[in-house]
Amino acid sequence: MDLDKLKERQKHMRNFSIVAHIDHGKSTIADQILEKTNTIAKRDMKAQILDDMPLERERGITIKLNAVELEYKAKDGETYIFHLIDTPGHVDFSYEVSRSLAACEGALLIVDAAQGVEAQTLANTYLAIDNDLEILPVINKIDLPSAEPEKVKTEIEEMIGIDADNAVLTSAKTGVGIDELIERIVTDIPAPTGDIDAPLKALIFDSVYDSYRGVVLNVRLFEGVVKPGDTIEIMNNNKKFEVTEVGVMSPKAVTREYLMAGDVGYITASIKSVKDTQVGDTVTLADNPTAEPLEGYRQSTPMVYAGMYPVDNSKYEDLREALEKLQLNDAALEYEPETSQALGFGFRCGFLGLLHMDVVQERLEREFNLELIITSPSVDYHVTKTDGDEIIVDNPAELPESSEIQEIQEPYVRAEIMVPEDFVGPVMELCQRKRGEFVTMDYLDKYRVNVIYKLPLLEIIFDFFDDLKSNTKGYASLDYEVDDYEPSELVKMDILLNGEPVDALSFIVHKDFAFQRGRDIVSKLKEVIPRQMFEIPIQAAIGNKIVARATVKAYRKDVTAKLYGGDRTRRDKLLNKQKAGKKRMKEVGKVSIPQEAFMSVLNLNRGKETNDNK
Ligand SMILES: Nc1nc2c(ncn2[C@@H]2O[C@H](COP(=O)(O)OP(=O)(O)OP(=O)(O)O)[C@@H](O)[C@H]2O)c(=O)[nH]1
Repeated sequence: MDLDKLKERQKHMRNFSIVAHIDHGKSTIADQILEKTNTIAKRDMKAQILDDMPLERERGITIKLNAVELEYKAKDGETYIFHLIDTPGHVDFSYEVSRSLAACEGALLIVDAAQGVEAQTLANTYLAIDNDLEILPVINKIDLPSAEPEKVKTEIEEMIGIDADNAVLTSAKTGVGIDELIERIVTDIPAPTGDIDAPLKALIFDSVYDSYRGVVLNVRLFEGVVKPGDTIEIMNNNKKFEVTEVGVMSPKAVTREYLMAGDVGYITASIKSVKDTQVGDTVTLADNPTAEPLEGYRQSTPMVYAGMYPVDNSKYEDLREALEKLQLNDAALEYEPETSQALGFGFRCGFLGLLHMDVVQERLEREFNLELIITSPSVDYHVTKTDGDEIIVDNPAELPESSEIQEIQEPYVRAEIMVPEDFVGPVMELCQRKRGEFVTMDYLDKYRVNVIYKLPLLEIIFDFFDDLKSNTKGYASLDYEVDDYEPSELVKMDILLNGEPVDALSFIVHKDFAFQRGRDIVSKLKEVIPRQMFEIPIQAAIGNKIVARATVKAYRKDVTAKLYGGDRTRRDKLLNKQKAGKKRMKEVGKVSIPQEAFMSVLNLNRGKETNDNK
């Protein structure tokens, strides 16, 4: 290989990512950049690629379009190679965002000209700053009548602390400013500089499982070169694989003879599971390794746990197979077998957060055609027993008797809530109510405040986000990360149906909230458990003490009886709702319990119902 030529090529590379708050125009801007350079729109890509594809084999790497290579002929007459790297958008995945950003030299910071800077903008921008990226501020949607670009510039300067004088003003809708934006990528974002001659040092910033090729690694090379036939080594686990293919997405997979320092592309090497090659790992060459791995590798660890059970017990093996397959593709998903007296055989699964849990559930149901009951999510507790044993409990049913517990510690998060000044009061009240400890509060500008609280993760995974939205007319935004574990006065609440405890309905709650929550859950269960031929007493108990009770009366009422008149749609809706509810019933003893019942701890407005109401 001609080193000078490679060096020349490297000088013409620009690796960047786009950070933005949801809806500020990230996808539309990316579309525009793709159109102007590659003359292909991202939204057309999927269709086009799938059309071109004789086999499903390419699916894995085309559906997740994480890094695209583009060529752009700039005003200086030179041709530049852009790598546009996509970042996942949700707070559950902030480590992945950080790794994607680490693959770049620069980031476009898109801010809506009418909305201004919001919490997620800040969180991701800080990640970009942490990764030493050059940040190019872009104020988008300047076509809107309510656009106030000058005000937004000031906000960017005051809230983020970067110079926004030269911010690019765009309208991704009309195309205004996009040409300038692309030129500014060339002039403002630095080229990568890694040593091409050094041993291979590459960052895995994403990986996707593909049933034909095995794991496809999305990598950014910092030093060296990699080509098919090389034996690569994953530095954090010393596993070795022979490279079968390297290439870039442009936007289809295009194979290359090699990838070099500065490149962003993919490697395949017959790797069987994404667990072997987690995001953040460093790849090097087995026979000529780099001295040190790249910094900051972190195993992705679940924060939220729940039981997953097949509605039909005979589907247990199917569920195991599905989880196995899903895990090949999802390094953060953990599972192990568990049994419940009420639900039979299932799995305890660990997730990054509730969104991740929803994604996994949806994939299991859609892609593997399973019907599942999911028990209410729990966090993991560090329990010290009176005999000195320390155990980790992520299933409320497994919490030891209170007489055996010396101390329970629960995870706390540091939550940043950004709100307009008028809502600071309600936000603080809410946090206080959720056992929050006030940390600090900063005025970001004249009207916006960043309120920081330390809150138990347990309270956040319940209804916090919904409450926050409704207490602030939707204005607040939330970002959080786990901080540490602290001792807490927690108790286990058992739920008895028909006098029998149902282990899958147990939950852990702070003692100050126990009575209220016991009452809430009992009345919620009374609503969701259908009437049957006999009365069903529902009780909430802490140890031997019953704290709340209710009774589901006998008989099944005709749900449509109370609907007068001929409103068909309403009647059909109700019947469908009842049908859908029926699908997810689990017989426990003599009682049929619907899926909703297991989620009632998640309080009363989360989940499918809220989606329906949208
Ligand atoms: N008026 C106007 N609307 C825009 C502009 N750019 C994007 N939009 C619209 O804003 C909405 C959100 O744009 P997206 O590009 O999907 O935003 P995003 O940040 O990618 O959003 P997520 O994918 O949800 O994170 C869409 O309805 C766009 O059509 C713009 O410059 N002007």
